[in-house]
Amino acid sequence: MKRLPLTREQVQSVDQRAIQEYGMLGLVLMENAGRGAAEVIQRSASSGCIIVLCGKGNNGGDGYVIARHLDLMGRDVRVISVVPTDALSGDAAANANIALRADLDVHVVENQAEIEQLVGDADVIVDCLLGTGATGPLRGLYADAVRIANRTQATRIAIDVPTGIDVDTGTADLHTFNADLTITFVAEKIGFGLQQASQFLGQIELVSIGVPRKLLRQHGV
Ligand SMILES: NC(=O)C1=CN([C@@H]2O[C@H](COP(=O)(O)OP(=O)(O)OC[C@H]3O[C@@H](n4cnc5c(N)ncnc54)[C@H](OP(=O)(O)O)[C@@H]3O)[C@@H](O)[C@H]2O)[C@@H](O)CC1
Ligand SMILES: [K+]
Repeated sequence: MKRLPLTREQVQSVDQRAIQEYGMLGLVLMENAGRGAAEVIQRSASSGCIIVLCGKGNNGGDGYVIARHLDLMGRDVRVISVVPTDALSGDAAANANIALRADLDVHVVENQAEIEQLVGDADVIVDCLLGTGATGPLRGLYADAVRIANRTQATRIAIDVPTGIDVDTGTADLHTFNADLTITFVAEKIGFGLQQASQFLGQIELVSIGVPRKLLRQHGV
């Protein structure tokens, strides 16, 4: 069944209603999202060194879950955070802390030279920089990380939305993550079908975060 695409407001409403009306925990939704994405990554890019680029919000939080599951699958995984991990909050902070306590290979970068060095000759780059909470042009190290990732020969995988794409209008930032594969949660975003977005998405894979079918139906999904 083809699911209808959602706006930013609709997708945020699905998450919020799952938490507030159905009593699902945000951490569980993030675990479902990250684990589902890790399984798709393992299937689509089954060998080589994986870099996970993480930002400040819940998209970054997904990145720490993805890294933990890929590590459990025996993959060589390195996380690069473009913000200090103590700037994270809520579920994203919880998953960053799990990764740190578990001695996953997490690096906080302060400049573009550090990103270049750590990305090195990665085989796979996973974009967990920004998701549905992104607004305006990419700032600071977010833009640098995207620019550096796009210059590599690695397979590029975007989580939920390629960083730089506006999920509602489909417009692409000057620096937009150029994905070979976009793993998106709940449903495609309305901007995916519009304007410049399509050239940055690559193949699209949908991953369920476990919210009940009744709630999805209420949003036309
Ligand atoms: N329970 C749920 O909801 C679930 C959500 N899930 C996941 O969460 C994602 C949405 O998470 P989110 O809302 O935290 O937004 P997200 O894009 O990660 O970060 C926004 C932050 O980044 C910053 N920032 C914004 N624009 C910027 C720019 N141009 N350039 C630089 N920085 C910028 C800004 O911080 P500021 O710098 O303003 O302090 C802002 O606070 C969603 O896509 C999905 O992947 C799944 O886990 C399933 C459960
Ligand atoms: K992303």
